[in-house]
Amino acid sequence: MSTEPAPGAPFVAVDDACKTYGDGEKSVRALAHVDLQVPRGRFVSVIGPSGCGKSTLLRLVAGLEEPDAGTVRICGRTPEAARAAKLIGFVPQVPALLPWLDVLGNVRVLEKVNRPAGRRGSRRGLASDPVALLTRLGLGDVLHRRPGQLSGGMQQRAALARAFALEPQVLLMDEPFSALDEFTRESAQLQLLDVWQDLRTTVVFVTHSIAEAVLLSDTVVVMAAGPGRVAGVVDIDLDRPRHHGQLDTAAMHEHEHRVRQLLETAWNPLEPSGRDVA
Ligand SMILES: Nc1ncnc2c1ncn2[C@@H]1O[C@H](COP(=O)(O)OP(=O)(O)OP(=O)(O)O)[C@@H](O)[C@H]1O
Repeated sequence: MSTEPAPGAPFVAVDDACKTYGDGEKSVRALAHVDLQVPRGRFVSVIGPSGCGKSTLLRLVAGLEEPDAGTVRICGRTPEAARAAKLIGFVPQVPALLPWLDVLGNVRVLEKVNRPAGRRGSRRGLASDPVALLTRLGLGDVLHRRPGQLSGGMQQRAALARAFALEPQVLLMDEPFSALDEFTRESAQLQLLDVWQDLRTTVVFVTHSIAEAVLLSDTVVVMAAGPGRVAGVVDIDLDRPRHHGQLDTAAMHEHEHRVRQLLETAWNPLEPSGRDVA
């Protein structure tokens, strides 16, 4: 069966999704009428205050939870069907590498087990070459080290390599760089951009960092809490490929400013926030 959605259809389509945890007075409206559309090959970040439902949204897209109302489609399929067809990749906050395998083994072992039979042998360039992929992510010198011998930043980049090597149609990342120091984080972002520029995987990336969201993304979706909803969307029309030189430019700061303004509105419960506009 084809893994392609109808021509022009988004690879990720969340329509009017609602999710409430618990009942009665203690219930939490984690998501209220959230829409999110991610076209093929786009890099979309989701940012918002703690508790606004970013991870819940990612879990719905990953098929790890179901919405109470509304629909989620990945490449035109239910998340469950998309998961079964191995169309979805996930990079969590804490990298889950196999401790008894070296870095290269961690990329290769899951590639053997997890790649859907129909897509074996059909890989494109960088994704078909784990050594090249790991080298582009700055891990060329540590291919044979085990995870316990790596820094946190190296472990997270190995997890990224593994996720890209599986060539998912949609790659979900839940704050993958949040535990890294500023300098390590910046270089990991640039390496991620370098690999993404080649592979153009459709990405949904959750972050707390405005600068990170702007640097990486084509679109930044800003969420508000209480209930979790989309407060606004900012398109990032900075040139690609993105590079280090853009970090301190007026255009970059202008986009950051627009995201920050929306976030300030999202944090202020007295400000009205329109219905979801993703
Ligand atoms: N399994 C659960 N049971 C009950 N409440 C939950 C559950 N998961 C999330 N929540 C609540 O739903 C709301 C949204 O949580 P979620 O983790 O999606 O937010 P978030 O934006 O990712 O937060 P953070 O930035 O702090 O990670 C929060 O109020 C949270 O406490």
